[in-house]
Amino acid sequence: MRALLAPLWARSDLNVYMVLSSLVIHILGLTSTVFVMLVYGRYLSHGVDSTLYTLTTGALVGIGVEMFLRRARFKIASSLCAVESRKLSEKVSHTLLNARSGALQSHLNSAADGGTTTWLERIGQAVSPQPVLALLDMPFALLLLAVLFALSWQLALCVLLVVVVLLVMLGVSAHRMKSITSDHQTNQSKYNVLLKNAELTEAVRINNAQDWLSQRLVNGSGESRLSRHHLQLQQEKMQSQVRNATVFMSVIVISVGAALSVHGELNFGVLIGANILSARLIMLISQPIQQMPMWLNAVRDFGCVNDFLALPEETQKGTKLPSFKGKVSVKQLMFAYPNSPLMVYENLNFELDAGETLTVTGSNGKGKTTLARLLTGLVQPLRGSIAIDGVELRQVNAHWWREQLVYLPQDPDLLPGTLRDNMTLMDASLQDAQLTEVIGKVGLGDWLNQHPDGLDMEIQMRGRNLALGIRRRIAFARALLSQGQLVVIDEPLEGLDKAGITMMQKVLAELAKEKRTLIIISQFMQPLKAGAKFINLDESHVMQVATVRPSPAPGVEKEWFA
Ligand SMILES: Nc1ncnc2c1ncn2[C@@H]1O[C@H](COP(=O)(O)OP(=O)(O)OP(=O)(O)O)[C@@H](O)[C@H]1O
Repeated sequence: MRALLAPLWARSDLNVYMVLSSLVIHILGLTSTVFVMLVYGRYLSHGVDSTLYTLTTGALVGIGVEMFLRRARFKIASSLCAVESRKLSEKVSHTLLNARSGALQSHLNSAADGGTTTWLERIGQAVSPQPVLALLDMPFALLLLAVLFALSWQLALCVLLVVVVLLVMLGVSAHRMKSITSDHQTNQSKYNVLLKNAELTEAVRINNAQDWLSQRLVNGSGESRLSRHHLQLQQEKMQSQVRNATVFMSVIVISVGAALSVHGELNFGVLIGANILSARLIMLISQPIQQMPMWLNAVRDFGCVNDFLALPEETQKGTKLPSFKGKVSVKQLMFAYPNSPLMVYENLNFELDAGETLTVTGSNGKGKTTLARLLTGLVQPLRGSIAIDGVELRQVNAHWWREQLVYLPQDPDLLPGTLRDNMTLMDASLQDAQLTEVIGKVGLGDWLNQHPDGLDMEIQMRGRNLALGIRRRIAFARALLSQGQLVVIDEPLEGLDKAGITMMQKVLAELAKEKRTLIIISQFMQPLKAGAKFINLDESHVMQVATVRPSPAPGVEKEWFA
């Protein structure tokens, strides 16, 4: 809750102003009550017109100043809320960009309720000027109550009674509203997931899944509509409780006040003034309570955001070795994905000297890609160690480590921006000539020349609108630019045509010749060259120890892609 009110105490100078201006606003809010009382007490009893002019002018000035102060206070609250919301978005962006990839992915996958965008949006609705000011105004109801007591303790007691009953009713309704809101959010998220599935246009059509999906969409939208309907009914119920209480209270105040007037215990002007005050008081109290479900959701969303912000970050402060020679050692490596009952490795061991080549093979799901992700530091081992040149990878600066890698993922993504942007992510000083050279090296020279925009071509849809072979070659070219000493290639042949395979073989052979350490991951591939180390992840039944052995036959470098 404190976090939700952060805008109010974000700046000590401004929050003093906010509280003081609120006090003045509520004192000025008494203008209409005082005006009515004075008009009745002075003008109506003596009939002097100038009194009426003076009172009217005074009331208008009071109301005008109140309006001005309200506007100024709203503007300040609005800018304070904007600052807080920007700070929070920046923290979330920082975590999105710097949290450990594995932890981040599993957190986002398990986020039942929409994820960061939805959390921020809902927090943004709660931490906005109107609800924050309504909360700030609430305690001033006590001021109005005190004034009411000063005017007439009998009327004040009546008002207090109605307010207590209203508070109880609104509390019960708000509690019910909370569960209705939560049901609605669940239904809405399920429906959104279904709509996302419907966006898999080709999969839907090719599998004739229209009827299957349409039925679910109808059900999902029905449930979502129904829960929204319940939500609206509950909102209307709370609003009508406030409306009815206001009318009811007015009737009680006027009845009791009239009785008191008849007995000469109350002036008629006071009666009308008290009526105005009590309506104002109900508004002050009911506004924040009606917003309670929104606050409760925002409190829960803040909890989600705080859990998210607590995700471990990649080590940016870790060691940067003066140079990386290329030695990699994996000992007793144990790994399972978070929330997964399956152990990918229990005890994986291998050692590579600088310039050595390791081929990793195994059937689907045996953990080949996972090994690449562990070596690149995208996920962390549960137990055991990965060391580079004798230093534990977990102690190494993540930024620096990525510069030591030439990593081609199995299914690479490109980022939004131009092709040039994508190629110069690691090193902005790279010149176009260097980019075109490496693009030529991966066999995309003609493709680039034929494109009217060349390096300025915009990459859209994470590069998914490009042919897989083209996307992988671009990603390979991008990786080669890092000049890293450790080369990790996940499924080098995937998506490549014959010329592409020849290119891949040639580039890998060159990298091997340059004494880079190579880890080639593939289901089908033979070892890159005779004598290269070789792990078959299928060979160990329980994944206890993956074997490392010399390649099966000499001279296979000529056949590795056959
Ligand atoms: N993000 C993830 N969360 C949970 N489990 C995962 C995740 N990624 C992979 N797995 C599981 O880890 C195991 C190893 O997956 P991995 O992708 O490393 O296998 P692979 O050998 O590369 O498979 P393929 O040959 O199909 O590419 C599989 O059981 C897979 O279901």
